[in-house]
Amino acid sequence: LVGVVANQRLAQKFGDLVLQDASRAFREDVVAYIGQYGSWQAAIAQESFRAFVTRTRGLDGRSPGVPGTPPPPRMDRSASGPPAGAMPPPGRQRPPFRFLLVDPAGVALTKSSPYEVGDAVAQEDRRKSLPIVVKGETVAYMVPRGEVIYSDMDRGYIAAVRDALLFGCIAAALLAIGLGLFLGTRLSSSLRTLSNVIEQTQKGALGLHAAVRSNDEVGALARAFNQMSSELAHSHEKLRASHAQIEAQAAAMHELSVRDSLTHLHNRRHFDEQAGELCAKSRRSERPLAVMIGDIDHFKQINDRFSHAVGDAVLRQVGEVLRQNTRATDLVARYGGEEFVIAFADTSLDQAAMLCDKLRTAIAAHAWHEVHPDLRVTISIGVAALRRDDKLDKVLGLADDLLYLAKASGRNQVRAEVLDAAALTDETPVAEEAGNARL
Ligand SMILES: Nc1nc2c(ncn2[C@@H]2O[C@H](COP(=O)(O)OP(=O)(O)OP(=O)(O)O)[C@@H](O)[C@H]2O)c(=O)[nH]1
Repeated sequence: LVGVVANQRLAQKFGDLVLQDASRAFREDVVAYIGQYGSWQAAIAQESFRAFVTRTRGLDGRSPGVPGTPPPPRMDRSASGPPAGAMPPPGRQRPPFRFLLVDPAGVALTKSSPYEVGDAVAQEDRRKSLPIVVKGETVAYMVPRGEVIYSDMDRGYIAAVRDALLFGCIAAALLAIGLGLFLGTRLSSSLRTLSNVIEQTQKGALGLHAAVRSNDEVGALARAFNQMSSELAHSHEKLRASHAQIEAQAAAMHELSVRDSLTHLHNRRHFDEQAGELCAKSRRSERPLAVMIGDIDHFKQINDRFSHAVGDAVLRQVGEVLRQNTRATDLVARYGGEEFVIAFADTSLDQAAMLCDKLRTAIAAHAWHEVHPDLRVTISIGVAALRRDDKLDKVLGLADDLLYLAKASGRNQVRAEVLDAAALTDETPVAEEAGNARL
């Protein structure tokens, strides 16, 4: 498109130059002609314009613009020739235009189809006329007629310029295509890199950076993304740390809520929850489960005789003995006051009774003299086993009854259930059942 427009402009400009050149020559001839004879009419009476031009310019009688003279081909106007617009040496050039000469009143002074000398020239044709001034007075108007006719040299010039233009256009188009392809490929590669990184970030990979180093819009986009990615990773790391801290705090709080603050054994609420689940599990799997309740003997006296602080120390150390002498799968808790409970998972009544006796012995043999030289501590224990359809309350109640039996039988002993629990009723004094218990 640029080539077509430039070509048209070139042809137009060239035509304008040719017209200017021819106009100048024609005007000079008319001015000289009228200047010599005073007026056109006086001049024409003396000598024809063509004869004048032939004489003065040395042309072959077919003067530029002379009516009826076909425009001959133009000759070379190279740098060695006359200045542009001036007439060339005789025989070398004929301007390609013919001119109609019109007097100031609009009457044709020369013949030029469709006008004869003396015809009134149409307003439309006169619109293109150029004034011819002699001694400050407009003596006539010249109207260019016909189309520009180029010389071989002109055509050569135009063809050369057109070729150069075509070459320039093709080269520019090829350059534009090449540059477009290069930039397009570079752009799409940068965008692909960036979109890959964004996709991976979307899938959860944090802290990724897009390796786009260009300084264009994509480079700016990549730098903004990298910045955002770093900030996101940093925020995520902070969030993760804070989440871990909250989780640790929640775990610590949960631990506090399920622990007894004095002995650090589990508390009663936690025991009830967990032992309830153990019971359900045991029933489902038909595996044995035993529960013991232990109560420190004459603990009130310990408090009263040795102080409350010694009483607390006794509770702590009894708890420690229980912890050290049980398995991780046993659920050990302080049930309240000086009372302790243990749920023995996967343990028969006989095994539990033996374990409890071991605990009883360990507590009695503990180095209580280190707390106070006169201190002696023993524990009484009741043990019961879970039976089909029993719930935790039932088995705990039975163990408690057996504990009461152990206390009643002289303390520092273990009582394990051997009879159907139905035999132990509220009305039946437990001590009377002592003979039905063993250990
Ligand atoms: N030091 C201390 N004493 C406690 C704590 N909890 C309960 N006690 C005391 O434990 C004592 C329990 O006394 P009792 O229920 O009469 O039983 P006992 O003196 O152990 O007598 P028997 O169980 O019959 O051997 C009470 O005096 C309570 O005040 C505690 O956390 N620390």
